[in-house]
Amino acid sequence: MASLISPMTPALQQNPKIICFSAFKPPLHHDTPSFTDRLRSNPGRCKAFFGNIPDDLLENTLQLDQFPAFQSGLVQFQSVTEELSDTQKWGLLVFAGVAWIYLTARPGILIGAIDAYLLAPLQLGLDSLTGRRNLKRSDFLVGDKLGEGSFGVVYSGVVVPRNATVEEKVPKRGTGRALQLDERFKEKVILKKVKVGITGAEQFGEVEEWFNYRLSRAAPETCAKFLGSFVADQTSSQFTKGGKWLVWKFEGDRTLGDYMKDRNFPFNLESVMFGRVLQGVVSVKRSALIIKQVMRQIITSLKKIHDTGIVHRDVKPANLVVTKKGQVKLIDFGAATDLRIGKNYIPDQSLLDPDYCPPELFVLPEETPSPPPEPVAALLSPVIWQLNSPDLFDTYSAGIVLLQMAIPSLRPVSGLKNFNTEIKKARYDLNKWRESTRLRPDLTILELDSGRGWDLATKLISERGYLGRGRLSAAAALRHPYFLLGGDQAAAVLSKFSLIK
Ligand SMILES: Nc1ncnc2c1ncn2[C@@H]1O[C@H](COP(=O)(O)OP(=O)(O)OP(=O)(O)O)[C@@H](O)[C@H]1O
Repeated sequence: MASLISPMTPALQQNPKIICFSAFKPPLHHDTPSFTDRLRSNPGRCKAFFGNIPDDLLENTLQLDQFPAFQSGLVQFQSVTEELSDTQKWGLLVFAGVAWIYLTARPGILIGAIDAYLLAPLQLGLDSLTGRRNLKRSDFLVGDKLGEGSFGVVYSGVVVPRNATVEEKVPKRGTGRALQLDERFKEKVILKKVKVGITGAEQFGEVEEWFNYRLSRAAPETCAKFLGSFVADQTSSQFTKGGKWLVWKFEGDRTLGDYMKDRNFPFNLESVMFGRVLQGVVSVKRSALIIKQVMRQIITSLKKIHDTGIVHRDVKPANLVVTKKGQVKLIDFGAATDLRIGKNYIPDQSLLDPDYCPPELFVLPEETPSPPPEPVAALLSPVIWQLNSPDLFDTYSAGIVLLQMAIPSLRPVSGLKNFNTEIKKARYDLNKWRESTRLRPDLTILELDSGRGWDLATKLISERGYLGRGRLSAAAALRHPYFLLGGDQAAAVLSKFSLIK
């Protein structure tokens, strides 16, 4: 609204409320003097009305009635409301307020509709223009295999520069190392081949692609940059004609899981997170700061994706890539579900890693029916979200990651499995587990600062209580005292300014 007035004075820019106030007082009919006319003809009353405001601000405010379109809209609005009784006006106001709260409550129907009906088509149009949706098999050279899931195989790779010849593009044995050494192939990528002929694989590929596009609009900083997809046009080496491939920017050499396998963890992350070794800090505190910084990033990303209605459902160290700049990014959205529209939500289906999965096993209660058509699902989503808090599924997994980072004996797979057996017996009460465990956990890091880390862990790793609550959401976890002492933040920010390098 403020941009309607040009040029704006500095005083006006600082005081937009006054514009709003006067804008809602237009003349009722064009033949009656406008509110601003009346004020202009009586500056004393005007000042009395608005208080002692600067003259330039007042003059700009009074110029509002020079915008006929704006005025006529307001006139129409006022003439409609004029006919209503005071009670009806109040009713209208309350209805508008409640509707606004409902439409903007998590997971955000309004913003979701804007995303689905405006931003997604816009992205599609822009991507088609820039060629992002027209990727081809020949744009990439496939390197080493990095991993294999039930529905896909992941490879490292590079983008082939436009001037490279066709012969040079043909991949050979041992390509991975050769590609790294080849100066021409600077842009590294990750390619995921969706398995062909496996039941559910195609749908999995479609789901992962959908989530990556969705997140590239809604919360791009939380996940690996998605470059697009292509369908192989012929069968050769790793390619099968008609098979789908998804492509991401290569974000980093190692996942949090890779770092945690190293005996030197968490110090192997110190210079990545903070630019250098934190001098003058004792080693336990250094460990605690590194872990807190990783944890802060995980929880912040979870908060952002939960705000959009997405639950990842597979949060674990192997699905968190650490970038060169010390950012921790979520990958592998194949199991994710968008509960704003019910995308990838199938009742009774749990695609889980049992080591990180919360006791409830399902993101929504099993009796929740299959989602209705998307617009209806979206309208119901705030109720579903309020009643079930599905985001707490991910925060449990984040709690397990915290415990693993802080307690060395829980890092190996066997240690985590033993923990899971014990915590189940302790009915997911960490304090009871602590009294009964045979794992002799070293809790030093969690006990620092009056046990704030331990307290946070007990509030993330717990069973759900009434209405599915009782465990901290990501937003609530970020407000926990553990994160309020921001030594890790200070170190991370300083490293960005290279002051401590
Ligand atoms: N954008 C990326 N940047 C760097 N490495 C990545 C990226 N995406 C994936 N990786 C690497 O590839 C591995 C497998 O990726 P991802 O987890 O997405 O595949 P997956 O087929 O689901 O495998 P799994 O079932 O074993 O998790 C990751 O553990 C990671 O090492």
